[in-house]
Amino acid sequence: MSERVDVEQHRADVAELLAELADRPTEEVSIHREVLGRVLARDVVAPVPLPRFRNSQMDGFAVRAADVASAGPGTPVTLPVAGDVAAAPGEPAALEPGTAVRIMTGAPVPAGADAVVPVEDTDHVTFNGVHDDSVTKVEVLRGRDAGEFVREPGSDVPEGAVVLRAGTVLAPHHVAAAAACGIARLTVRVPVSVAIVSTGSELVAPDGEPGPGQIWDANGPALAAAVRAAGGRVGLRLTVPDEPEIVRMGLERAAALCDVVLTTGGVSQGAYEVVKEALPDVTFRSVAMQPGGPQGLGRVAGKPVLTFPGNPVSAQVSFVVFLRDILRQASSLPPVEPVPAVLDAAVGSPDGKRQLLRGRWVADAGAGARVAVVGGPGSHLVASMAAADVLIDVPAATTTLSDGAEVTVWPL
Ligand SMILES: Nc1nc2c(c(=O)[nH]1)N[C@H]1C(S)=C(S)[C@@H](COP(=O)(O)OP(=O)(O)OC[C@H]3O[C@@H](n4cnc5c(N)ncnc54)[C@H](O)[C@@H]3O)O[C@H]1N2
Ligand code: MOO
Repeated sequence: MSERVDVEQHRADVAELLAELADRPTEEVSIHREVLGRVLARDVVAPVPLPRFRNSQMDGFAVRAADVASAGPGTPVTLPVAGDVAAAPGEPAALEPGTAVRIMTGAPVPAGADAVVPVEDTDHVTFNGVHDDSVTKVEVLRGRDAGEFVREPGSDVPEGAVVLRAGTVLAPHHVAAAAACGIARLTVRVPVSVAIVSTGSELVAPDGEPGPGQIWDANGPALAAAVRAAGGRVGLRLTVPDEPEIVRMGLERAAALCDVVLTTGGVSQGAYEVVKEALPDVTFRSVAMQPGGPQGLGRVAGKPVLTFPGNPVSAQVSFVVFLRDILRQASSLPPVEPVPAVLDAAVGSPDGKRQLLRGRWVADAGAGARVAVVGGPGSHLVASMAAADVLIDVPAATTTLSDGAEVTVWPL
């Protein structure tokens, strides 16, 4: 290793290398296509008030509240029925004082009417799906105040108000609001395209059959999932053997296709450290942390490259500590903030290395809650990591932490 740095130094250097990701371009996507999970780049402003026009909240009779004010048990008010308004195109005639019109939910409320009496509160009880133009009168059994069951224009959102904020991760209910406003296209961030290159002659795809000495590639799928969860896009995924020329070719292809290149493996002190060989211009260093000690950063064919260690826990922890928030920020997603927690049992830690132990919430998750260590510190313990909710951050100079000690944890 050419140099030894602390975690904050490496984080700062990675942030500087990836500063070019800060200003992501935007694109327009149709709400009829895949918008779920995309991040809105601009506020969406209501081009019209919602509801667009005064309409009825109930099936019933549109009236003037003053005309039915005296209606009550034993004192019904009888009104002639002047017509029928459905939720259909068109504008109804104005209501004459002293009359009612049958009205359906969502239908425009005639001018002159200021309340809707639900059909249940009349002698009709229900319209029962019957379209009956011959209704000529109604007995109103209960008075209504002006405004009751009338949905006013703009009562959901006024014209010009923000309906969806920039940074919203689009979900079905956001699509509903955009569609209801007549907005069919949304401006979203173009996700950062990340190439993930797993190195190692021992690797077989998870749906392949490993021979003697072979293992399934955990890092490729894990980092791809991590990239997507942080708002990025996986532009290329490669698994390359420990042959420097092939690694180099793979990295150049990755750089040509993607904004950022990530590699795993081939960066420690072994006889086949192919990433180091393939990237002579990259800075390889030892970061004083465990897992995730061996790291590299630099450029390949003009694109930023980060080289993570091959141990699967190390690769995932490296992503969380060095890349997750940068990708999230590039997608307008908020950072995942570390939170304070209380240790559930004493732990020891080697001097001089910041430890990121796998931890699990003991009771309720969140600031100040108790957290327990899951599994050991070994960087190959993928199943223990799968059982974890957080990384417990043990400072480099700390060698023991007692039961009840206050720690900082990074949510996974
Ligand atoms: N003599 C030394 N040996 C090691 C040191 C050291 O300082 N001196 N550092 C150790 C640390 S810490 C780590 S972390 C690893 C990093 O090794 P590499 O990044 O070079 O990774 P590999 O040797 O290629 O693989 C390590 C380990 O992980 C497995 N692996 C690799 N890729 C994958 C993958 N895609 N999916 C699942 N598992 C993977 C690989 O088979 C090895 O078991 O070096 C230590 N050694
Ligand atoms: O630093 Mo390594 O990443 O301990 O396994």
